[in-house]
Amino acid sequence: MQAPVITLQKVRKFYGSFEVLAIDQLVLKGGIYWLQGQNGAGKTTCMKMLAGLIPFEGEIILQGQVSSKRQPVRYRQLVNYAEAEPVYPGFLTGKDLIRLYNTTKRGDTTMTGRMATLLGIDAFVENPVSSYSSGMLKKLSLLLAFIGTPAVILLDEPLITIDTATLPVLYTLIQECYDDGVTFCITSHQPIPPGVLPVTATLAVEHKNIVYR
Ligand SMILES: Nc1ncnc2c1ncn2[C@@H]1O[C@H](COP(=O)(O)OP(=O)(O)OP(=O)(O)O)[C@@H](O)[C@H]1O
Repeated sequence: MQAPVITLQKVRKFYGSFEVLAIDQLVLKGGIYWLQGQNGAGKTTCMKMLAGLIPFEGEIILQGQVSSKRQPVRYRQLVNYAEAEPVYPGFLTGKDLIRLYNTTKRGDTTMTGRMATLLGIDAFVENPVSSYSSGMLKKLSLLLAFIGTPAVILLDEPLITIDTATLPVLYTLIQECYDDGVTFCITSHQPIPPGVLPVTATLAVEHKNIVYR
């Protein structure tokens, strides 16, 4: 039987006294998961917890053994995350950020160069990100999420703001990484694009829980 890639155990997330998520157990084997839910349901909160960026009660385990609480550094090395609305220090160029991620995530510069060309980032990679449009910033953040050898890539609303010509490129990058064994969690208000990705399951964030659909 395939080992679980992501396991949530007794996870609860509060903002102050407001409980956003209460997930007794969620076990995800390798795959591509489409995470849906109403505005304010808790999708981004869930992504940030999975990325190891915000505190929460309970435990998240990767590959059956790497604990978000007990091995936080190893855990974060295994997860890449692209925010829905990425923000970077404005004085840095795209090239600076790609170099930084390649160093910290042990990325392959040939591969990132190829992705930059495919995504059309080459044209503005030397410019400071303060000059980027929202779509340019989104493309850069998506590229950064593919750097290194993560076990899990979290993409929060990857389909918004990028132009339609870039969507097939994104789907190809996801497919290639999935073929290499990477698990994806993708939040989107859009329906699953028909026929382009082998989506394993749709997950719904509802009533503070995450359930298979
Ligand atoms: N930093 C925060 N402090 C307090 N409350 C927060 C914070 N971030 C999110 N929330 C609240 O947590 C709930 C879940 O927010 P979250 O952003 O995770 O929802 P979402 O499902 O991603 O929504 P959307 O589809 O609108 O992006 C909302 O009620 C929101 O107001």
